[in-house]
Amino acid sequence: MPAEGKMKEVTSVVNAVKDAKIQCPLVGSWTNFVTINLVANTQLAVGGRAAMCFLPDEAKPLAFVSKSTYINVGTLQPVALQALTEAAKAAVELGKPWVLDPVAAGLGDTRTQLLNALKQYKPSVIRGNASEIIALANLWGIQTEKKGKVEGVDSTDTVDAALSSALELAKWTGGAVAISGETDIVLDINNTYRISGGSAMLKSITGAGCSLGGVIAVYAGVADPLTAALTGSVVYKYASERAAKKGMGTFSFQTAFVDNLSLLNADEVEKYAKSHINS
Ligand SMILES: Nc1ncnc2c1ncn2[C@@H]1O[C@H](COP(=O)(O)OP(=O)(O)O)[C@@H](O)[C@H]1O
Ligand SMILES: Cc1ncsc1CCOP(=O)(O)O
Ligand SMILES: [Mg+2]
Repeated sequence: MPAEGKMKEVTSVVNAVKDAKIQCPLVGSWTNFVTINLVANTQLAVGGRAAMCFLPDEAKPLAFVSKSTYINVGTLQPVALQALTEAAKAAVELGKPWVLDPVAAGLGDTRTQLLNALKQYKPSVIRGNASEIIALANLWGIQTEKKGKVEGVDSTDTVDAALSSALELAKWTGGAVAISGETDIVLDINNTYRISGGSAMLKSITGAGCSLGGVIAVYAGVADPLTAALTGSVVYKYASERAAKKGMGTFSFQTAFVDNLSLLNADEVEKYAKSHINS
């Protein structure tokens, strides 16, 4: 896509980056206890406000005060089936966007039962690694070809192998789907974008994917689902690339990465988006 052909998308991304900092949307998050702190801190870094909950009775009131909801199924506790289902239901009933990260989709009966219960609520954005996107499409029965293998929380598939699954998921939800990897793919039923760049050091910290979902939920509080997913992808590539330095250790990288997310400069994001969003 020539530079002028993607100006609309670049402008939408830059506006979302600015609007999150101006509007500071509250995002209610239901996420795992491995990466919960990184999720909250990255949400704050890009301008959002974070609130993490666990209990079923908090689902409705949290959705009510939030601009969007983030649901991540990483570490499920006994109350998760009820709590996360009610959180998705509340978001939909209130007409607010919600983002799903189907971590380790396919692992165990509880996770499968929960993800199946969430299907009817059609997430505004689904964000997962390639194997999770494939596994979710299989689990939801919207893709007949059985393929893909999630190893714990890790992907064993290429982003391109998940493209058709992502498209089927987008047809079901009517929303956006983001497949993360060396090059991300962000799509809805009408548009497909590839976002290049970033740093492979994101693979060396836990929660890069989880926090990307949480940040997409911040942008979903100020922009449409496709723009939100695209903006999350671009700022993760941009901030991780700036953070990584030869020879640096993984925890210093995590700190530098969150710092760079908090210091996003709209002009620089614009320049980066122009050269890293491809169709
Ligand atoms: N090899 C890579 N090079 C650059 N960025 C990467 C690479 N692998 C993953 N990423 C980035 O890391 C973040 C998390 O993606 P991923 O590792 O696929 O998710 P998960 O942690 O859920 O498995 C995304 O922003 C993605 O673009
Ligand atoms: C290690 C781990 N185990 C259960 S959830 C989780 C975090 C996964 O985070 P991410 O998918 O962002 O790497
Ligand atoms: Mg993940």
